[in-house]
Amino acid sequence: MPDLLTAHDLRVTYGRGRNANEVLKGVSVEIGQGETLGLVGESGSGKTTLGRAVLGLVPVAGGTLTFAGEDVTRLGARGRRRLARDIQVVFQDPYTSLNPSMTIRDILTEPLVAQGAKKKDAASTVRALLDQVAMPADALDRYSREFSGGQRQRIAIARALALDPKLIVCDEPVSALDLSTQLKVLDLFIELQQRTGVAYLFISHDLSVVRHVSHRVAVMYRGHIVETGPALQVTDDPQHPYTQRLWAANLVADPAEQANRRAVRQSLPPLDDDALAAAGAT
Ligand SMILES: Nc1ncnc2c1ncn2[C@@H]1O[C@H](COP(=O)(O)OP(=O)(O)OP(=O)(O)O)[C@@H](O)[C@H]1O
Repeated sequence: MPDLLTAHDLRVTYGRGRNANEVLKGVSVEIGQGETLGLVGESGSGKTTLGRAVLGLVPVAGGTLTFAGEDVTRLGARGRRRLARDIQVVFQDPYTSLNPSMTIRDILTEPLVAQGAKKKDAASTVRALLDQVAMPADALDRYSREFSGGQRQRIAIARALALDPKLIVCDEPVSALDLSTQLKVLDLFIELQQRTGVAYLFISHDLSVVRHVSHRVAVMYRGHIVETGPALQVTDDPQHPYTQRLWAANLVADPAEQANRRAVRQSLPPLDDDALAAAGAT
């Protein structure tokens, strides 16, 4: 798959001077066209910050970030508008990400009109978008508060798809949903990718979730990518001590497998700074 997004030695720092906190410490990842890169790691490791950098929402302090062959840290106004169309986002919380005072029709029409479509021309696109995410057409004149979490996330996905993006940053998009709804929404992501060819940067703290949707997985720890590879390889046979810990801590449905992981978790040596440095995560 040809590369759509390439980050090389990417650095992002929050704050300045004595308060400076380097959160991305030289991150390199690639995402191919139509590919899903799962980004996994514990809270505070820098996953959202990488997503925000890809969306152009935080300044990049070093390294390069290329999207569709263009250096996105040096785009002019027209290039930034194109990027705002080509890269979309789906957030974790479907309860706050949809404007409660707008109907679903207005929520889906807004991005189309913002990119120059006439309101009456947008109507058929909006109906098709709702259909794509398996929501009934009578949802159009209702408000987001009238829907369940899973339905709201479907609406948020429809909004992200409105401009036919090349990449969607999915930031913990199923963590607020119950388990059976999670699975349905994950399957919707997969189905939409097969239909549209969109690529995903799929951020989650949950190895089972990224295993389900990703072609490849990158593991982030303290602002570094410590392991990357095919999804099944990284999630079933982790090599880095930090990924081994994530694997052993991951909840799985099968009680025997859960007991196996508990035993592995108890047998793992402490993950001190020396062990991490040896494994390349300083
Ligand atoms: N706007 C900000 N200003 C200052 N520090 C920030 C800001 N956003 C995040 N941070 C810090 O950067 C670090 C990485 O945060 P980030 O949200 O990228 O991690 P994460 O892996 O996505 O975590 P989570 O899963 O909890 O969202 C954290 O220490 C966080 O406190």
